[in-house]
Amino acid sequence: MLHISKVSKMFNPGTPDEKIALMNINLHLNPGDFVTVIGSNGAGKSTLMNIISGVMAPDHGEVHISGTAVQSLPEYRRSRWIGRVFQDPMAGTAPRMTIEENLAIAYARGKQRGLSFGVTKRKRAFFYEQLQRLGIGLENRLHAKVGLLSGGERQALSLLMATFTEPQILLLDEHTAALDPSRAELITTLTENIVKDMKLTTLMVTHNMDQAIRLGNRLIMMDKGRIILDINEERKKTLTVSQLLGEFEQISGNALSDDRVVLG
Ligand SMILES: Nc1ncnc2c1ncn2[C@@H]1O[C@H](COP(=O)(O)OP(=O)(O)OP(=O)(O)O)[C@@H](O)[C@H]1O
Repeated sequence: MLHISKVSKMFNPGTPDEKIALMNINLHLNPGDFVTVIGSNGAGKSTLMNIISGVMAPDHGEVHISGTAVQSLPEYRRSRWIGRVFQDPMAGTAPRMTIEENLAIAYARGKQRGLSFGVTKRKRAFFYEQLQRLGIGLENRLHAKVGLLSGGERQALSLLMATFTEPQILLLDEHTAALDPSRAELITTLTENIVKDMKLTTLMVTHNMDQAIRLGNRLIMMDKGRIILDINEERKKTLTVSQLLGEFEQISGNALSDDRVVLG
């Protein structure tokens, strides 16, 4: 499904600001894998997500999704194959447009031609049904401007929009980090349900250690541009936050330095 081989990325090479963001990353995800990603500040997590989604090119190495190199995918296919939700609730939606208009754009995404943002009766019924699945009443606010929604409501909508096209891979980039604990929990539950229902292959960056252990079937830990630990489902079942932090310290030689870490 997702195959990352020997990916490296350096910023500002040959200057005093030179930063190695990724060093020879290898990672393979099977269909339906839900992998949580944790790591220290500057470990390379966002860079990895940017390279997987094709918005940034690696210096070396390749990323393949379902056997096709991401860099060679035309834009329309990339947007269909890769769903992404960012930390900032403002990032995934158009605030001046209504919920319905935002959904119409997401619905048309990835269609090569015949783009139709118009909302037919049939589409409206479909949007209503999809919003209803979120269970937060957005189906009754189809004509509300998205800019008026709360952060949590916007993230729920972003999640729905990112998964409308049944992407080959779903990238969640700290998508609950900007929310208060109860809204974060709501979005986490929605994420679990959507990923499970649609059997999506998912990579989720999180600073919440408890969430990283609790969700998904695999956990990877990054430090200084490398994957330093890869924990399978079996081990994850009995893992505690303090064991996880202990492992990090043992392997990297330092305590996890993450200024946004949430222990659980
Ligand atoms: N556009 C850029 N230009 C220069 N350096 C960059 C750029 N983007 C990232 N870096 C550097 O690359 C390294 C990896 O950054 P990245 O944002 O991928 O880490 P991260 O694991 O997402 O960190 P955090 O958890 O702190 O957000 C860091 O040293 C960072 O300063």
